[in-house]
Amino acid sequence: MLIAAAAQAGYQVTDLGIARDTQGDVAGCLDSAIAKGVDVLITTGGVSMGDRDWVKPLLQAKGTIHFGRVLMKPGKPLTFATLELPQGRQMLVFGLPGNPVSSFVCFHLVALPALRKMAGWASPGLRRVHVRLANDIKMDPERPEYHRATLQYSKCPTSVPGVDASAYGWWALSTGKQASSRLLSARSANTLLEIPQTSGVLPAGSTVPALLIEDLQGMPEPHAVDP
Ligand SMILES: Nc1nc2c(c(=O)[nH]1)N[C@H]1C(S)=C(S)[C@@H](COP(=O)(O)OP(=O)(O)OC[C@H]3O[C@@H](n4cnc5c(N)ncnc54)[C@H](O)[C@@H]3O)O[C@H]1N2
Ligand code: MOO
Repeated sequence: MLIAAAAQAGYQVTDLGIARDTQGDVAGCLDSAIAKGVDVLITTGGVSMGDRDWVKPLLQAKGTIHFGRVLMKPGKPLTFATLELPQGRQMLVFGLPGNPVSSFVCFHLVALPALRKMAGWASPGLRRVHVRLANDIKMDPERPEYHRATLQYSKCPTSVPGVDASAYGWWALSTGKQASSRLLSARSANTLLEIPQTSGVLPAGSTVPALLIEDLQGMPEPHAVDP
């Protein structure tokens, strides 16, 4: 999934394979990334608090960790480090959390803008727009959340009190349960809604900031929703 996302964005990808949960295997992968001369290393998993999570200790030993924990959902153990290499080279390392959705979200939010910056983009951040919620969204008092949703320009696809059902607008439909192991929550997602860290529910019809993660040419056709 990450290889496809990076390749689709136009970057040349080298797959270093799967490292086993041993210090030696993870160190071997890092050595091979260095030997292959990659500019950016992206890892998934092995970055949290477990006794076999070797990514952070290795990066600590070989380079500089700039951050290793982020107040965000998903993506709490997201890690970023740099390694200084011979001949003045520097390698960036993004240690993405292993849960599939966490790695998907962190890739788009953090790794992709860095790749774009290195490729010379003047504004490498994800494009932010403001859209209306087609569903209620429960907020998390512990962490701000990047809620996966499908954005479409259409009549309101759900029944929202007070909304003119015949008027067109930009509507965000939630992809459903947002567990970071549930890859289905990323299916058809073309945006990450920025949901604030607080208790309660954001009601359907609210306007929220949304970061685009897809070309909107691929947005779904407006469709009728079952009553
Ligand atoms: N004591 C604590 N434990 C955990 C915390 C915490 O704050 N304190 N945070 C939790 C959160 S949140 C996350 S997210 C996870 C992330 O842990 P890791 O990044 O170390 O991920 P793993 O446990 O190694 O892997 C999770 C899951 O993902 C699978 N995986 C990994 N890479 C891939 C891949 N490329 N393709 C498919 N699947 C992949 C891996 O097999 C595991 O099933 O930490 C919590 N714990
Ligand atoms: O922060 Mo973890 O990425 O929710 O599952």
